[in-house]
Amino acid sequence: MTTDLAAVLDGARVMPVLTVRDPATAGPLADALAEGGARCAEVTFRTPAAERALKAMATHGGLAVGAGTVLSAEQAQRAVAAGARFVVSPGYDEEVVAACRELDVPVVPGIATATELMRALRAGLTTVKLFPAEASGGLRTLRALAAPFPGARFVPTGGIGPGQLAGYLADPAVLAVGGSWLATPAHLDSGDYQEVRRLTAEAVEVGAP
Ligand SMILES: O=C(O)C(=O)C[C@H](O)[C@H](O)COP(=O)(O)O
Repeated sequence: MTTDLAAVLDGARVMPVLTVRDPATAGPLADALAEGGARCAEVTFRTPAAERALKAMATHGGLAVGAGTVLSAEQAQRAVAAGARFVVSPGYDEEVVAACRELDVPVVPGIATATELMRALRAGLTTVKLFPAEASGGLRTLRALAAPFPGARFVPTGGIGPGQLAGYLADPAVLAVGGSWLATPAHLDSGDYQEVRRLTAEAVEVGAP
């Protein structure tokens, strides 16, 4: 397995961040995302259904599925056992990073300051998540943080919607953009997969080369 997120994403630039409450929605959700052109997805460990949803989505041929909101080594182990191909955390946690290294799976810790970024770089990581991106100052903050660290790549996430997407994707330091707006719990509750497909296709188009 590679420890490089860029290799797993393989050019995908839009990362749907999912909170799945009912595992029965995982199949149609994966279909809708893939039909909309998504090639990756992050299933957050925020619900009891997360592990089962991840397992179901990981078997979907078209999507590289990772785990989000991973807060401990134990969760990282469970996520990888369920098929996660990468692990995302809201913050920088040494235990999570060490566990992922042991598991040989890419880990993307959240950072919001230069100090946290330096900690991640010192640990040998090159890709981090700017989180919460918009509340931390958005693109201006991302550019300011990226300037002294030309090797760092960012996956800004948090508060981003269709209106901010193009700006982030145009920045050379941005590997991909994450967000929940593509498939919200409300979409899943109402079974509105058509809207998930539409929002995904619209976002993927913005990130197309
Ligand atoms: O906890 C994690 O590991 C996460 O990935 C957090 C998510 O990135 C954000 O909660 C998504 O933010 P919104 O798009 O504003 O809903």
